[in-house]
Formats: sequence, structure tokens, C-alpha cells
Amino acid sequence: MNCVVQTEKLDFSYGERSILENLSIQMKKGLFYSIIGPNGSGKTTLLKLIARLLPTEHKRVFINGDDIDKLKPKDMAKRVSVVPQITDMQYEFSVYDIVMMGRAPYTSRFGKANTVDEESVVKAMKETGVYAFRDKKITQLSGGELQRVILARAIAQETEIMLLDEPISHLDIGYQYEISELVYDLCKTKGITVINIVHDLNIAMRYSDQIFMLKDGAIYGAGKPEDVITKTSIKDVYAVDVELIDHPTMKDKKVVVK
Ligand SMILES: Nc1ncnc2c1ncn2[C@@H]1O[C@H](COP(=O)(O)OP(=O)(O)OP(=O)(O)O)[C@@H](O)[C@H]1O
Repeated sequence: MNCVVQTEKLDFSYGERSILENLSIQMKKGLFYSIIGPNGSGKTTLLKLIARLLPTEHKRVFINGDDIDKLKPKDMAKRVSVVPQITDMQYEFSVYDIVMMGRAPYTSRFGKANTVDEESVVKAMKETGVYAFRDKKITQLSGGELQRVILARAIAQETEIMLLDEPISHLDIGYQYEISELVYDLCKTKGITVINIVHDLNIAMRYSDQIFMLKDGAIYGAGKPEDVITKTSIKDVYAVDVELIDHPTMKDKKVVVK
């Protein structure tokens, strides 16, 4: 099958507590996938399993048909970049150093960055609007600035798959749309497969080719945004009454809480 990312009857437990059960999903090249679902429904756990940040059994997660358990760390890093949820980063690295870390899979262990690496880093910093503070320490950045730096690092990594865990949660409304637009554009112009966890349903509606809606560690719905985000699904999954309203000039519907 022509899948870039595939999970096959994926289970995961934290100790005795089952988080994901029997999850089989398939994702195709160059599409933008959003993962939505309430707090605690297993979105981050799923993303971490695909990124190999949590252990799986053999033959549960595949990238281009290869069992990720069998891939060397560098191979994995050339294929998959991750924009994790922002946690405190207390390291005294500069913005430039952090973005350059995205080039690690392409340099030898003690190797120096070459011109290609430097160009890639500068381009990623400019795309995400962090070039102006490239020499600042990351401990001196706001949450939103740091979030864009981490995105720049993933862009500089130049992978075919990008996994993002709420990349816009700390951003102001301007950057929320700008960064969503940028990631969507990377997906469309470079054929990158994007898997993006997002809470804002209107953003998910606008910037997704396909959506997976999780409820209690299982897929509640999968498909096109307008087929997955409905009054009924939002009520069932989030226990919230919403209306889906046609916008006078935009083609995607808007979710409004009643
Ligand atoms: N390290 C851990 N140890 C034990 N339980 C965990 C751990 N990490 C997450 N969990 C639990 O697993 C469940 C799923 O968590 P996960 O982070 O995957 O959910 P999520 O859908 O991403 O939630 P949110 O929207 O709040 O980020 C939650 O109930 C959470 O408390």
C-alpha cells in the first residue's frame, strides 16, 4: 500500500492503564492530517509512538513500509521531524544553535556545518520570523517566539514527515494563522506529510486534508474536515453543543459554541 505512515493494531499503556487500543491508521504522502480530540484522548501518545519517542512492539508503526523499530536513529531523523509541546527549555543555547540542531542527521558526529546546512538554517529562521533574534539565548524568548524557533528547527531538518504537537498553542492570532499557513504551504509545495495536533476546530477545518478525531484512545471519526467535524461528533466527543455556520465569503464552515 502507498502509505507514508501506517499504524497496525497499535496498543499503548502507561503501566496498567490502557491509553490507545487497536489503532490502525494510514496516511498518504503530501497530505495535511490533523489530530483532534479532547484533553487526555491520546493524541500526544499517538504522535510520540509515530516519532518513536515511546516504545512499541515490533511491526506496529511503519514509515514508507519500514518498521520504525528497525530504523537507525539517523535514518529516523532524516525522515521524521517533531515539533513537541513547548516545555521549559533552560539551556543557554542561541536561537541559531537550536535551529542548527535540525541539521544533525546530515553532519558527522563532530562534523562542522557546511554552507548547505547554514543556508537551510537561515531560510528556516526567515520563514518562521525568528531571524531577527538569531543570536538571542532561547531562555530570553517568549513562549510564542520559542515555539517558532522549534518549528524552524524542524523545517531545517528537511524531512518528508513532520509531526507537530499543538504548534500554535502559544501564538497570538496573527502567528496562529501565519504558522498554520506556512506549515500547510510546506506540505503542498514540498510534498511533506504533516501530522498536526490542534485544538482549535476552526483552524483544523481550514488547514487539513484529513482529520482523525480521537475519543478515549480510539478513532471516533476519520476523513475530510466537513465529514468529521459535525454537530453530532462534537456533541459525542466533547459534550459541547455547537452550530456549524456558513461564512459569507469563506468556503469552510465555522464552528460556533451555542
Ligand atoms: N508519562 C505518563 N505517565 C502516565 N500517564 C500518562 C503519561 N503521559 C500521559 N498520560 C496519560 O495518558 C492519557 C493520554 O495522554 P495524551 O497526552 O496522549 O493526551 P492528549 O489527547 O494529547 O491530551 P491533551 O489534549 O491534554 O494534550 C492521559 O490521561 C494522560 O494523563
